[in-house]
Amino acid sequence: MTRKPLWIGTSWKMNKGPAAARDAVGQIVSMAIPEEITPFVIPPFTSLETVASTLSGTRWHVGAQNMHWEDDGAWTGEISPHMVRECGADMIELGHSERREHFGETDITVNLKVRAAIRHKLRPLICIGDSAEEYEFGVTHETLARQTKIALHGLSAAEIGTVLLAYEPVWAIGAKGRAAEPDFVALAHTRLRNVLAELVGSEAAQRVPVLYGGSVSLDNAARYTALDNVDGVFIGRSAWDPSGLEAIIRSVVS
Ligand SMILES: O=C(CO)[C@H](O)COP(=O)(O)O
Repeated sequence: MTRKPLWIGTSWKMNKGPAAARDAVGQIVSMAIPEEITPFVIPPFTSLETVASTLSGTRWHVGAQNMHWEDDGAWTGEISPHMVRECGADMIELGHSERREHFGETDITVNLKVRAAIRHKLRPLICIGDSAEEYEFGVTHETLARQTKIALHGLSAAEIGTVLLAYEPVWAIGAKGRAAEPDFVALAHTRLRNVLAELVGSEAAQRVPVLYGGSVSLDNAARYTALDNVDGVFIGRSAWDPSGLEAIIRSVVS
C-alpha cells in the first residue's frame, strides 16, 4: 500500500486518432483505479473530445498536450484555452521538451500559457528538464530552478497550488533515453521542492505534486513513486497500451 496520493498518467503524444482513441478509452474507463491513485490521460487534440466525454464523471483527469495563451484571434494552426475546455479537458500539459526543442517553446511562452491555463481553470502540468549537456556539466538544478521560476512567474501562492510539475530529463525521454537513477531523481526533486518553498513557503510547496517522467516502465515505476518527493509518474511509451498503464498503476500500489 502506498503512503501518499500518486498522480499516474500518460500522454499519447502524436499517437491514436479518434478510432484508436475510442478503443483505448473503452479499456481505460473500465479499469479499477485504486483510491490512492489520481489517473490522467493526455490524448492528441483530435481525440480529446472523444476521450474526455467517455471519461466524464469518472476519477480520470483529461488534458491536452499544448495550447496558445490567447483566448482567440489570428493564430493559424493554434488551439485556445477555451477550445481545450470546450472539448472537456481539465488539464493542460505545457513546456514538454519536444515542444521546446522542435516548436520554439521558451520559458517565457510557457509562462504565458501557464497564466492562461490558470485564468481558464485548466490545471497546468508543467514539464521541465535538463538537456544531456546540462546534466554532463552538472547544472541540472540551475536549469530546473530557472524553468520553474519563469513558468510560475506572476502567479499567487494559491495559483501555484493548482499546478503540477513534471521533471523530465531530456536525456531520459524516448526510445534512446536512459531512465534517471532514483537517487538522482530524489535529489533533483528535493532541490525543486526548495525552489517551490522559496516561492510559496515550505508548507505550500509540499502541496505541489512533482512527478517524474522519462523512460518510466513497469520495471522502474515503483522505485520512483517510493521516493519522498516524487508524487507520481508521467509515462510515455510504456503506457500507450492501456494494459501497460494498468500494470504500472498496480505495480505502484502493491
Ligand atoms: O512526456 C512524457 C510522458 O508522456 C515523456 O516524454 C516520457 O516519454 P517516455 O520516455 O516514452 O516514457
